[in-house]
Amino acid sequence: MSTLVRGWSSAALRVSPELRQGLVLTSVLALLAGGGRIVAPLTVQRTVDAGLGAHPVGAAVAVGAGAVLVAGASSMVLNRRLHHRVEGHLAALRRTGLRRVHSMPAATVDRTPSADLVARLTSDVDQVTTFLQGGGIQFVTNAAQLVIATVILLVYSWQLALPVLVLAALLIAVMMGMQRLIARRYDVARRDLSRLQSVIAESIAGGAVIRSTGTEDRTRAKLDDAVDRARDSLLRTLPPLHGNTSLGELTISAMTVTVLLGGVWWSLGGNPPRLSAGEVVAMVFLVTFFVRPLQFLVQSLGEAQNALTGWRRALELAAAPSAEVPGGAPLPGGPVEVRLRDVSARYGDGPLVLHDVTVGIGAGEHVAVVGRTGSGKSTFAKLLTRRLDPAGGTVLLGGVPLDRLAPTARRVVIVPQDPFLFDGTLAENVRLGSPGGDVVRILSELGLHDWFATLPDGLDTRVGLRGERLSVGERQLVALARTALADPDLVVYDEATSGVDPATDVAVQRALAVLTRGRTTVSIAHRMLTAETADRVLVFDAGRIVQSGPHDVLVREPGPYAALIEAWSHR
Ligand SMILES: Nc1ncnc2c1ncn2[C@@H]1O[C@H](COP(=O)(O)OP(=O)(O)OP(=O)(O)O)[C@@H](O)[C@H]1O
Repeated sequence: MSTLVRGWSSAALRVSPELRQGLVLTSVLALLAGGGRIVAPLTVQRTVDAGLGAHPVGAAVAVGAGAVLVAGASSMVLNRRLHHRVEGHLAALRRTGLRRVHSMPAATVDRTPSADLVARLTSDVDQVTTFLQGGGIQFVTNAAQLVIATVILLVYSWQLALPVLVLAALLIAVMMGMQRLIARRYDVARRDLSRLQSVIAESIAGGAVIRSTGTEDRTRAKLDDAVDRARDSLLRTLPPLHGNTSLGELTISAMTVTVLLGGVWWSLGGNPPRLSAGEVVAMVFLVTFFVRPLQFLVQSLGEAQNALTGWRRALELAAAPSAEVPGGAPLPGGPVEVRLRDVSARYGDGPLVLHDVTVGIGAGEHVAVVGRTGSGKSTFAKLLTRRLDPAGGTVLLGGVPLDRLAPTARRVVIVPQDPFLFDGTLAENVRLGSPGGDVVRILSELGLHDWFATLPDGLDTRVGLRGERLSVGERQLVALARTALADPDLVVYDEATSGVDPATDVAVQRALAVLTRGRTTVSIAHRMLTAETADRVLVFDAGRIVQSGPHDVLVREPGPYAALIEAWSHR
């Protein structure tokens, strides 16, 4: 448990090193806020023991009143300070987490549902704020108050304080055991809630497909199942929570009764009385001051646990390993040479989907990768762009093994089948990775200037959310222009399988021919023209490269490539 907490705190300090600053002032404020309140019972004791007369207790009442004022002011300053610190930390946590999402290995991002990443940066962090605003921030004052009350109780009468402390120790021991159970159940609950978010997001994003395929019932069943699971796992956190609350209340009542009855009995048992009437009354008050923080702890255990789970999930994301290789070698300049030696690949624990792939792609070469569906083309592309780590063998870019390579952003670029566009204008999307880039020049070079000029607002045409106002082919044109402007040294181009009309296809082919000039290109080809224009064709079948050579040669050999060309020509 303590190693776990130490791990969390060091992760938190890495995110927000400023949390370390001003700890002494925070502790002093907490002691003043907690201790100031405790002066009140001492004043009561003086007043009762002085026979409730006004004159002798004037000074004690004045000290008591002053202490209460100091406690109030310290508590106000402390709460403000803690709120600022914690909210600053949560903001840093969100920023670091988001940066980590962008720097973590692409393979990890691909494996994690995006709703889970979103939840860790939004609702999970919100849980901490909700807890703090619900009174959680007073935890520090309460803890100080608990310590001071314990000391004063012991000074008044350790014999009376002892049963109170034993009861408190028992309560804490039971609560810690229960807390572990609650933590496990909250963990499951948050995972189920995160899964529910994924299912909801998927069913909203895929709404059109669901309607057109008539799978509303199946989707609804999946959604119902996710809702039921989330509800059930949240309900499972309640019994131990309620158990803890009842146990806490019971122990607290037992403490008060023990001090009241025990105090009377103990003080009257001696001659002269062991405790004055004022001291017994003060001890009953002190028990209240001792008990209140415990009560708060018990009552807010659920929210505290929820907040802790949320905080931990956000911290996990902020501390997730980055793709950056410490001291990694930079990719040598110029077009990139690609080499794979005995490479195999699999997804998770599944079977191997690529076997013993050994191939070299020369610097500046344009290679088309072809094969039937499921033959391993995309997996090959994922290995080159680090969206998947090889299960065996070595992948080298520019002679450097991938696991020793520094980040290759901007040097190695993938043009996906359906590129992602941000809501904005065409020009903004083309200029995305190259803010000062000359969009008009690059479009002219790619032969796309006329095509862009035919659009209603030319380069200022807005593309809509995710580029929904453009067709798939048009989105690929924008992505090709974006890539050409970024001027990478290795391009992995995943050709769109459908949704491209003949005119756009011509524009795409023309732009691709320019883009491939002077840089290494790997095109996953679904059209004969793309394979024909490449320097070499790699034919994949069942996860192996079964043919390699120029189109003109392969097309004349009997084999899978000739069969593929035959199938394409009949489409
Ligand atoms: N994310 C994944 N998880 C598990 N298996 C996968 C995953 N992606 C692909 N596969 C499996 O790996 C094998 C190769 O798939 P891959 O996508 O590389 O083929 P492909 O040739 O690109 O097919 P297509 O032309 O249909 O895109 C297939 O058996 C496929 O089912």
